[in-house]
Amino acid sequence: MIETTQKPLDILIDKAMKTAKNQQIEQIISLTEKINDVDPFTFFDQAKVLGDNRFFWSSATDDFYLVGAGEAYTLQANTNAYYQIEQQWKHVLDRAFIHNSYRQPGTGFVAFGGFPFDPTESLSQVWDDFDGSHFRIPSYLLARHNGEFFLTMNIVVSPQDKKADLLEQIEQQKVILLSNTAAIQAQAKIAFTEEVYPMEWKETVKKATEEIKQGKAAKIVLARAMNLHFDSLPVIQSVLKELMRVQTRSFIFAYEQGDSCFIGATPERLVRVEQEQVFSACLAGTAPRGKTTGEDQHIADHLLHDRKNREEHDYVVEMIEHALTDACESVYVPDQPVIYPLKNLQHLYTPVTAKLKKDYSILDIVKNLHPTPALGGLPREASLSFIRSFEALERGWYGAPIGWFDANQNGEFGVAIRSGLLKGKTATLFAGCGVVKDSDPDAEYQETVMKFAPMRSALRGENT
Ligand SMILES: C=C(O[C@H]1C=CC=C(C(=O)O)[C@@H]1O)C(=O)O
Ligand SMILES: [Mg+2]
Repeated sequence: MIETTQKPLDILIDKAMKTAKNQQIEQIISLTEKINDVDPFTFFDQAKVLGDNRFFWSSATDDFYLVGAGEAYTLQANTNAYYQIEQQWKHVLDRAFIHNSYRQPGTGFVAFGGFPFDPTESLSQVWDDFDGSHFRIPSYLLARHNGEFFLTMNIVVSPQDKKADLLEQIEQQKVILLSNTAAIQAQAKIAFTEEVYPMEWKETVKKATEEIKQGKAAKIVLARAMNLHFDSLPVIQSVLKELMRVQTRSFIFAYEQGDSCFIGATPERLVRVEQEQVFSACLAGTAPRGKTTGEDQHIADHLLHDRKNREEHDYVVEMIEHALTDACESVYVPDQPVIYPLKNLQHLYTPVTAKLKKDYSILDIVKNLHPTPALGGLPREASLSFIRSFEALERGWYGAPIGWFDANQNGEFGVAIRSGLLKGKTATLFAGCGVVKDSDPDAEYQETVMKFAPMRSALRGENT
């Protein structure tokens, strides 16, 4: 056995430098280390030194989160996005010099990002920093998995680089990111709140019910927006911390692009893949929580049997079961939904399991599932056409897949609802409702009020 005292980082840099010089082209190295406990919110805050390109993700079901700092490599597409992103990923994965001795899903070489709700939507207003589909392989990735912490360094090595400089730069950046000390920053205050066209939105809901009664569609999901204006810039890590504390059964996410940050706490999993195991979920149908256990139970029982909510839900189940069959086998869907309780509302929920077919990937599933009738409607084209014609907002990344995938066929995507776009001193929040033939515009409006609440409270620093 040849003993070597060279550290993995030195070995990777040496190899990458040699190739970079030979081929006169940049190379990328990726090294994962197990590290001591790190506060994710401090890491997120410190990550500012590497640019306005941070991200955050925490699982709704596991002790797992990701925090990204800096950008080593970007996957980007405007058209044919699922295919393009997959191709770009394969390309960088084939060429990267990777050292990761830990097999935990989500550690190591990971891309995080999202797709727009509707790639044909032209974005001119709030979403101008979020044009198209975008995934980021961060310069540094903090992953926490079942109480263990991992740091992955993804470093670009160019033909001109000097090893000593690279090592010094990495050392300095690691010290900052892992410092575990952060200045306490006061949270911004909401100066005023502005609902965007609430009356017109109710009219659109009414119009949708009429089209549904005429048989043009079975279900159409309609969203509306609310703008919050702050007295100073909101402190993103404090909002994340608040969401993590209160929305314990949701995926917490943030994706920063320049001055804008898309942030939210969604209870809706689109799909999770662990090797060949696939998990999806149908989440549609909503009611408030009760003030007492008795009232809560009563509302839950009513929700489980309510015709209108069951109709909203059953369309989603039907579609997801069908859409999974392309990339999966052994699709299992329980007969009846159960209740998925959140802090201030409860949903009808049907979990779905399946097995990934050989040669398929998580992006194949995402492509087939999005948008489910929980966000688009049924039939897909008829509902999207109504949304495009009559919904008075730009959805951007709202209601679209957001998540990650790694180099070992693991990944997870949520549906980016209960979310908002922070831009300077303004936040634009989004909330939508599944409209079916028996929808009442006032009741749907009240449902959106409940759906805005988690983000409004977190932005106010309140426990609701
Ligand atoms: C469109 C949203 O929620 C969807 C997910 C769960 C329940 C829904 C509902 O009951 O209408 C919606 O389909 C949103 O929160 O913006
Ligand atoms: Mg609903």
